Amino acid sequence: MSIRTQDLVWKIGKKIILDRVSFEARPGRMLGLLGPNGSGKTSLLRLLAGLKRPHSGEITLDGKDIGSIGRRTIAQRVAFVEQHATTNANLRVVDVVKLGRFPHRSMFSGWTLADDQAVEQALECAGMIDKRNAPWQSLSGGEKQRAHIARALAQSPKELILDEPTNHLDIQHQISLMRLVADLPITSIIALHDLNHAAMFCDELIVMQRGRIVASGTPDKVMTETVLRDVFAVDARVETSPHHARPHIHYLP
Ligand SMILES: Nc1ncnc2c1ncn2[C@@H]1O[C@H](COP(=O)(O)OP(=O)(O)OP(=O)(O)O)[C@@H](O)[C@H]1O
Repeated sequence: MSIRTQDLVWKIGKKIILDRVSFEARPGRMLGLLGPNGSGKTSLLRLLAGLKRPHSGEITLDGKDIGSIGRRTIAQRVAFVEQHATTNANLRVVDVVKLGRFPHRSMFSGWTLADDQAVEQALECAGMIDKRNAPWQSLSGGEKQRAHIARALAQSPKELILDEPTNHLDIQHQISLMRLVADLPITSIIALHDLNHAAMFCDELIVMQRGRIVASGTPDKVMTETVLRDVFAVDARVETSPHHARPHIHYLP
């Protein structure tokens, strides 16, 4: 067990945004969070990262209620890349990535070799070594996105939470990011709009609609023509790809 939720309810005013959401993200697995606009993906991820408290229900990390775990401890193990992550100007890429080490440092500990190694490895993984000294403002949208991911990796998290991390990336970087996350030995939860990428790389999928989980399981169980029609309102045919043996969606014109 890594992250688990039970009957999670979250509201804004009287409006129910998340309605009795229960699921389990298993250790080392990549869980894709799918759903149309406004279905509650970002809200759920923010709760999982400890940024919001549920109105009722429970979120546990390795069996422990997240509400009883200190913020610093959560930051040491859960890394979150938000959809519209922003960063202050006047920093170099490497400085932004170094911020990922912050939860692991105490007032008395200096910068260590282990910190340096984590930063270098994160830059390498995110394909940002060449840009390590570039000023933040000189980066393209996709490069900023990759630098945020490097910062999250530098955090050496046990759980990595990503909200639509591929949305600014060109196709090569979309695929390499999905492959990178799939190959990480840690638990990841990733909100995505590209259903084919989700089916291709994720171990398990959750589909949300109006704040509820309406389907969950392995991609071959979840990615059905019925789900595509009823939840995403598209006509499509789904076949098992002869190239990668995962479901592949053909959208119909
Ligand atoms: N600050 C807010 N005030 C009022 N309603 C909000 C607020 N934030 C989110 N909502 C509502 O909560 C619901 C879920 O939004 P959320 O951003 O979690 O969805 P999402 O699935 O991530 O959407 P998208 O795919 O568009 O990013 C939506 O109906 C949205 O309008």
